[in-house]
Order: sequence, then C-alpha cells, then structure tokens
Amino acid sequence: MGKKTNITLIGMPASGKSSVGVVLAKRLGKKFVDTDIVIQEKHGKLLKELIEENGDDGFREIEDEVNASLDVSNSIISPGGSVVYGQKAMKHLKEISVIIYLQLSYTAIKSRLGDLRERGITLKDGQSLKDLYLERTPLYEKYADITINEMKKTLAKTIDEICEKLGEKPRKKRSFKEKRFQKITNSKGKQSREKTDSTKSNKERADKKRFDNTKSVKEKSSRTRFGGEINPQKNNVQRKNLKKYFKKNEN
Ligand SMILES: Nc1ncnc2c1ncn2[C@@H]1O[C@H](COP(=O)(O)OP(=O)(O)O)[C@@H](O)[C@H]1O
Ligand SMILES: O=C(O)C1=C[C@@H](OP(=O)(O)O)[C@@H](O)[C@H](O)C1
Ligand SMILES: [Mg+2]
Repeated sequence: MGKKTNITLIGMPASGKSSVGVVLAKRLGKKFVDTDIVIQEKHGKLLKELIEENGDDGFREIEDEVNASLDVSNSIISPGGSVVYGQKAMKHLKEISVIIYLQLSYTAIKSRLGDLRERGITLKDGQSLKDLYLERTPLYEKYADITINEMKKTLAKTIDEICEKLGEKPRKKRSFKEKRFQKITNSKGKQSREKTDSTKSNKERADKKRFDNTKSVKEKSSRTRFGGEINPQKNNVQRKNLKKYFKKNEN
C-alpha cells in the first residue's frame, strides 16, 4: 500500500465518490479523475444514453474496459458504483491504488438518490434498489482496503477520517475563539481579542466604521488645535485638555 500514489473510492451511487473525491484531491494535493466522465468523453455520449443503447451488461463492459486501462498517478479515482462488477477493472484498480469503500446505510442511500433511471443507475428489470444494495455490499467489502462509515458525517468529517486512516496529518482545527476573534495588540503592547470582520454582524461592521471615522476626525482636529503630533499616553495634561475640548464640541 505504501508505494501507491492513487486512491480509488468505491461505494453505492450517491455514497459520495465524486463529491468526496474532488475535495479529497484538493486536500491531498492530488489530481481528480471521475471515470464516468472519462467514459462519456471517450464515447461522446452521456452515461444515460450509453446504458439505454447498450443495456446494463453492455454498459458494464464499457465501464470495465475504461477503468481497466486507466493510466494515472497521484490521483483520486472516482469510478461509477457498478465498477465492482468488472473483474479486469478491479484487478487493475487494486494494483494501482488504495481502495476506499464509502459505506452508507440503504436508507441513507435511498434518501440521497432521486430518480434512479434519470441518474443512470444500472438496474436489471424488476431489481429494486434494496436488491442492488444487498447484491453489491459484499463486492464493495471484498475489494476495500479501507472502509469509511459515512453515517451522520458531513463531507468534511468523512474527509478528515479518510486522511486519518491514510496517516495524513490532520487539518489544524481553529478553536471557536480563534474563528470568531482576532488577536490585536494595543499601543502598550498588550494583547486582547476583537471579533474577526467576517463574523461581525452588519450593524457591528457599520458601528466600527463610524467609530474609526470619528476617531480619525478627532485625531485630525486635535493635531490642528494643539499643533503637530500628540502622544496621549505620555502627555496627561494634553489628554485632559483634549477631553474637555471634545466634550465641549460634542454638546
Ligand atoms: N456527508 C455527505 N458526503 C457526501 N455527499 C453528501 C453528503 N451529504 C449529502 N451528500 C450528497 O450526496 C450526493 C453524493 O453524490 P455523488 O458525489 O455524485 O456520489 P457518487 O459519485 O458516489 O454517486 C451529492 O448530491 C451530495 O451533495
Ligand atoms: O451504480 C451504477 O449502476 C452507476 C453509477 C453511476 O456512477 P455513480 O456511482 O458515480 O453515481 C454511473 O457509473 C452509472 O450511471 C452506473
Ligand atoms: Mg460519481
């Protein structure tokens, strides 16, 4: 497993092979290959059309052939869910990649899937989604090097778990405080926290802008009135005078 630079995701349709695959590729700095797209490109037709024209068995032959001749490196490979029927394809994918099975319950798959035929799933006449799930589960289990249970996990959590199982460094998690507040240093070198701009409400942003504008107008007028730069920290008399001046002018 150590020398393999490719990762192949297998699992039922809608288990997330394509959506998890593309994000995982970005996370690990790898290329992304959706072999359903390779099939469409090669045959110049949509998967749905290929299934209609060639039947389920004909489509699976095409799928087997395309996946078996995949020549890629440093890639996340996301084949279609039916790839596990292809012996040539699975032998090849096993040789060139670490195989990860994205496992999800039947109920979760059913609720994620919309119109089965529209989505182009290869179902034999009279076969239900439940039959398909039961038929395929042992095949996914047979080929998997690693199994990830996706139940009740967000896409990000699934990716974290894949990385963990692959022995990749975990993403540095920022604490709630870090996300909401940024560290600021005042003129005395003391550190405190202020809400980050992206987490401020519109009202808070508007208030801050108004405060900053007022501050700069006050600073400007104080310079004009008292001449040149002032240092309020050092000059208490000047500070007191300034306070009086602003109080008088604000009323
Ligand atoms: N936690 C999740 N992880 C991955 N996909 C999810 C998740 N929750 C909902 N989904 C949805 O499930 C579907 C997965 O589809 P897709 O990535 O095409 O799967 P596959 O390639 O295995 O058929 C997408 O519509 C995606 O938005
Ligand atoms: O499981 C299937 O029968 C299929 C799944 C599809 O891919 P996804 O698993 O990416 O949806 C696609 O390859 C084809 O329409 C057949
Ligand atoms: Mg897919």
